[in-house]
Amino acid sequence: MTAHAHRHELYTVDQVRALDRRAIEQLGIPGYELMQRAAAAALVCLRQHWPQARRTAVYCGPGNNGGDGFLLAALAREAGLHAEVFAPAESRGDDATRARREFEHGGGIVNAWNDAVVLPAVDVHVDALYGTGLQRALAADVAALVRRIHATGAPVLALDVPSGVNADTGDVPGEAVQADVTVTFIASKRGLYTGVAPGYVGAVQLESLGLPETLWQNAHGDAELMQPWTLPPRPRQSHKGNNGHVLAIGGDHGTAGAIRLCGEAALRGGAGLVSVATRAEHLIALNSARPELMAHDVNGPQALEALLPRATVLAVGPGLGQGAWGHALWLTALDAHLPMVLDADGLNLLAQEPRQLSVPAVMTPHPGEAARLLGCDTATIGADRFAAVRELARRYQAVVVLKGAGSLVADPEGRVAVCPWGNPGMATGGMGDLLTGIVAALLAQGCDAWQAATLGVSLHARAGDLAARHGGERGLIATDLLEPLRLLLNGRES
Ligand SMILES: NC(=O)C1=CN([C@@H]2O[C@H](COP(=O)(O)OP(=O)(O)OC[C@H]3O[C@@H](n4cnc5c(N)ncnc54)[C@H](O)[C@@H]3O)[C@@H](O)[C@H]2O)[C@@H](O)CC1
Ligand SMILES: [K+]
Repeated sequence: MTAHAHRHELYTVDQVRALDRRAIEQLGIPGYELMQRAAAAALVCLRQHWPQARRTAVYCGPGNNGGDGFLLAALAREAGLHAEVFAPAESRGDDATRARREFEHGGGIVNAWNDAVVLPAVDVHVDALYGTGLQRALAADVAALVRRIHATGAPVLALDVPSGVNADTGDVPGEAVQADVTVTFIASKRGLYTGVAPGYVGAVQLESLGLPETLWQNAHGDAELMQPWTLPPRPRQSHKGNNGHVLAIGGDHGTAGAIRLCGEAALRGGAGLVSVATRAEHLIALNSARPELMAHDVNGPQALEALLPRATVLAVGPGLGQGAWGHALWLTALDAHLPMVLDADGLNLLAQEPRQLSVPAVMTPHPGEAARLLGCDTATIGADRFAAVRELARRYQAVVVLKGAGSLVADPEGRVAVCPWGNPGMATGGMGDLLTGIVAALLAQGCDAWQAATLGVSLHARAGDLAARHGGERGLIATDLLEPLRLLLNGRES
């Protein structure tokens, strides 16, 4: 595996095809040779991950992904492995057909696939059914094959893309192969990192197939994979006034927890001061639980206005509600023209009463909120999260975080970053409130909206992973993230 500078870039399927064409036309490397290199890289990957494997079954689809599979099976046989091939359809295209013939000429047998076929006992299955060419849900017979593969319990190596996953969007419109490892060729496909796709890809390994660095020159991807980083150490002379003052607004009747979590995360995210504007009934509990928070009884817009002059950043939405109280505070907050993070009911109110945000703003919708903001359903968001997050950022002229596995961050110019961290233990109440507080704290410490959103998302997800590493995913709760968050923020953990 070569270390290329483009490794953090994520490409659309069209961009990957353009890179393939460039390799073929400009570098003069025939497509069939690329296929041979892909197969060789895949065999190395198989042996790295499963050094004891002796028996393998390779499932080859009709296109070039299937071609990769035939050549891998041929190489595996030459290397002394037992490799059986199953092909549900005829090969299409010159390279795939040639690859199939090469496998057969070497003595390999291509088994047809139908429901009566009994899959052999193998150490590893290799999925070469579909790659970047998949346009729609897997056909019923292929979906049945995929279920049978899973039922054997043996691990799966997917070539380029787990079949059934849309490499462009991360959507899985039907059945898909659940891979343990996906070895992906030439460039990272953006769809492998977001939405439901992370649940199918397993560990992703990128193989550049020995192509020279010049191939990627001026061929930038569509998105970038977030890299771990944090803020530099504080100057020794800093005082609390240098680190901003977050004012968290929310916590209607019955939702004290949301605003407390937001405020506490802003403190752990390094804000100099954190005030909370909330209902009077929450003050005693907030003060006793977290005395560092300055909790204020805010019964309406005037009380909020009195707090605004001291605030440098607003966090608007956790537990805000959509009633008269929440709506009045929301309007006052938006009119304050302070940098802000908008979340939860702050976003739901915006969906009902659209307006442009005139200040540096970060919006943090989950797919349900994103759907309300765009006036569509959540399935439409899931079908193309990249398009959804870009449209939100453009429409509201804000930096937008689209939450969910593989969170995306977009700015109004269309830049997108993808978060590779996080785990299903984080799908519990309060996690979003923490993110709001962290992003607000980073804005307060001088980050611009893009930095605050991308760093906030990455710290939040990595804190979740660290917390899950110690105690497991089930039963993980939002406050478990606060201590690891602090360690990560200070560069004490990686
Ligand atoms: N051309 C190149 O430069 C290289 C291509 N490579 C491999 O080629 C793959 C792409 O190959 P292809 O473009 O041939 O695409 P695929 O092999 O992914 O599949 C395309 C075929 O499937 C059909 N198809 C699409 N969706 C379907 C569905 N839902 N049900 C049934 N049939 C469907 C298409 O009509 C086409 O025949 C990559 O993922 C990679 O594995 C590698 O060999 C490396 C180099
Ligand atoms: K595949």
